[in-house]
Amino acid sequence: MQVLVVGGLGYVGSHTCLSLLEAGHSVHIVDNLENSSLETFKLLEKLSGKTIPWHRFDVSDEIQLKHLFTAHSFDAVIYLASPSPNKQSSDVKKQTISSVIKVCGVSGIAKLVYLSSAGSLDSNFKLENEIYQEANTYGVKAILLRPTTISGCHPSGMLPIGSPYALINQVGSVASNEEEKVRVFGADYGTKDGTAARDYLHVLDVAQAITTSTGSFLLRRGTYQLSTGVSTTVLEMINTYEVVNRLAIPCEVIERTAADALGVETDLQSFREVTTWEPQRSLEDICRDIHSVKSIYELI
Ligand SMILES: O=c1ccn([C@@H]2O[C@H](COP(=O)(O)OP(=O)(O)O[C@H]3O[C@H](CO)[C@H](O)[C@H](O)[C@H]3O)[C@@H](O)[C@H]2O)c(=O)[nH]1
Repeated sequence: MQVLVVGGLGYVGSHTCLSLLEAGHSVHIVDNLENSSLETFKLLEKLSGKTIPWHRFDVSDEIQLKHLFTAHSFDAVIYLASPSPNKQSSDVKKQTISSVIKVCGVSGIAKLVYLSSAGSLDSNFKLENEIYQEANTYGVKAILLRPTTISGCHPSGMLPIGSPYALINQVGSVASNEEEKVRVFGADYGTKDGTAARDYLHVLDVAQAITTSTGSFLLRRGTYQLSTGVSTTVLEMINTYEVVNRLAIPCEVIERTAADALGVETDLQSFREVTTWEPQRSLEDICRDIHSVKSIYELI
């Protein structure tokens, strides 16, 4: 299939491009470089051994988008240009994705895969519904994937890692002596050790799920939950990192942060139930891969 990846140079986007190319799809990238770098593009070509056409513009620019869709016949568009939930207002996000859906509709592009950054914010759940309805209106089959907490990185250590504030990256920074200790936000949650729990998904498994949903003709339109089903507390994450990488991570429990989202309760259909996709990578893999990146950076 010929696939356009919007936001293809970002954290999830870059890993997704590699996964799509490995699965034999041909890939075009659109990225405005707002949250990514040209260096990532060079690394993608190096890691894949392929020439990847890429276009630098903002997809809210419908004229440029229409030109691109006229010049190439894409079978599917993958939208990965949503920054983290709190970074951009849902109005701006809505406007941008609306432009993409509209142009997909008028250009006859049948499939849109959207990676939600729902977190537990109501505004993001609302956005998912609006995207779904709007795609229906334009006759575009929308598959929305809502992942739990995305972590890890490419084992080559060459692609970008996620938010520097995410727990795994904080742990990695302490391990590589960039920071003194991990501050654990709260130990009064109703979990086994009192620290907050998440279901951590390796970014390569998320990329694989996106590739699966892009190539599957049988998958019905809808919103699906991507998860491993394994809940890990902050202290368990730190301990796993210590064991896997054979080092000690100093930490200190402080107050909960106001911004901390609770684990997401969901009644969405699980992506695992409707496809052959299964997460292949464990928490140990996440800890090992992040540590290898941090070690590479340390050598530079
Ligand atoms: O230094 C830290 C960093 C995080 N935490 C805690 O560790 C848990 C996991 O935090 P992450 O940031 O790794 O994961 P979240 O699920 O809270 O957030 C992640 O998923 C969100 C969407 O669900 C956004 O994408 C966000 O940017 C991304 O980090 C949270 O309870 C957090 O408070 C700490 O205790 N100390």
